[in-house]
Amino acid sequence: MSSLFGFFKRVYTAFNPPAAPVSTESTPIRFGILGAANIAPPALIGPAKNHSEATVYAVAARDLGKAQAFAKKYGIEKTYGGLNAYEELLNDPNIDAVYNPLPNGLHFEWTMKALAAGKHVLLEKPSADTSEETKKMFEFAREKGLILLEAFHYRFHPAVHRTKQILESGEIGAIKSVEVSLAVPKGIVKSDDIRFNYQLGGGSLMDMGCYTLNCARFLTSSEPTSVISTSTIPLSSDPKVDVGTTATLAFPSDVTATIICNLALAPTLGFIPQKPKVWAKVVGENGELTLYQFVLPTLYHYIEVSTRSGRGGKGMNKRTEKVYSPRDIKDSDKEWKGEDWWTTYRYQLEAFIDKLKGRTPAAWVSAEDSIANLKAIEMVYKKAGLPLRPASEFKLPDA
Ligand SMILES: NC(=O)C1=CN([C@@H]2O[C@H](COP(=O)(O)OP(=O)(O)OC[C@H]3O[C@@H](n4cnc5c(N)ncnc54)[C@H](OP(=O)(O)O)[C@@H]3O)[C@@H](O)[C@H]2O)C=CC1
Ligand SMILES: O=C1OC[C@@H](O)[C@H](O)[C@H]1O
Repeated sequence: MSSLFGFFKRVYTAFNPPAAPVSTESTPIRFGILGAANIAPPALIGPAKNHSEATVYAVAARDLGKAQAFAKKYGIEKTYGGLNAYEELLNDPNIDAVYNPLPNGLHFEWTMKALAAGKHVLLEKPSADTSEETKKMFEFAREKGLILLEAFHYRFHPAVHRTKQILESGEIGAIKSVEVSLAVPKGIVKSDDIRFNYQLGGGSLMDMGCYTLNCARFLTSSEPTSVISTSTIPLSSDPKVDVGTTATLAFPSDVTATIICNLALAPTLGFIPQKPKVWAKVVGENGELTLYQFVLPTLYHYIEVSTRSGRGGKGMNKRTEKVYSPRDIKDSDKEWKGEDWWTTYRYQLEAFIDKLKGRTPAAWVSAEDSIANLKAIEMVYKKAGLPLRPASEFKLPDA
């Protein structure tokens, strides 16, 4: 009963975080949002309300009415609307950092423009349509002395860190294989969604697959050397778009990783909706680990560890851990801030602000990591015989 109450309290508070008083000691970072995107409220607006050094100051949308309605709903002071709205937001001197939740195919252009305007950027995943664009963005950010972060929010949650800590402890032995799945039933992603639009950088590998590859690379601490096999489900109206992709990749030391992503799992027997499939499983020489629900661990997750025991290793020891706050991590060498109701996005914002303020964040996703993830996506698309998502035609005026 108490754990059921704990669940409801945690989930309720995650979606309704207490407002933090604005800091009087450290000037808050003022964000501007490019596009009234669906992901902006959970990924930035809610978390910022709970961060004393973050304020969402402005939103720009292609339609002024949409920008105004969004601003009113979320208590945002400044709106920009119309054809030049995004440019106008970038030229606003009151803005320190830009959140870019535009469709993938527009990430490169608007991140480059934001950096050119001297803004730090919190950039939605995947960074861009290609690894080359990703490299250019991070090089430009470095040149300008600005912070650019690909929003792989799950990487900031303590459950993910505990998972990595267990793997690094050697408890399950050397990693032999990994399976990472992120798949949702048909009907959740609507047919006109940006995820099904090739020109905008759509496809399941870009959308959910980018997490699965990121997670496989993170857990193995290595990069894929080749793609062994792929199988894709094409979108009937545009076969360049993968509704689902499964791929097995080779990693150094004979490690393999299978990734499964799907934007529309077909109903069983044609009418029974499938459950979402969200997990990371690791098989080691001495046991196995499953991190169930690695993308939104605040709602619910568990880490199940099974290790061989007894004579000849025939028995199995099994235990389960739940790590909702950094305090649940035993022997942590870091000082982490966080509460059990902090979402992955709240942890991510903490890290982003820490970085902007010159503090050391508890976790980070490096430029090299983001570039390597796009390279892995490209390797899978190439092996599957699908074209890479179209590179942007945008060039900085003096580039
Ligand atoms: N971190 C996470 O958990 C998640 C990340 N994402 C990522 O965030 C990004 C946005 O996803 P999501 O919020 O679901 O998408 P939405 O479709 O809700 O938002 C995309 C925004 O892009 C703007 N836009 C500009 N040009 C176009 C165009 N040609 N066609 C369509 N939209 C356009 C629209 O802004 P305007 O208001 O100006 O019309 C729209 O609000 C993607 O990169 C996605 O991968 C998505 C969901 C979860
Ligand atoms: O980033 C994301 O996270 C969760 C998924 O359901 C969604 O499609 C994706 O864009």
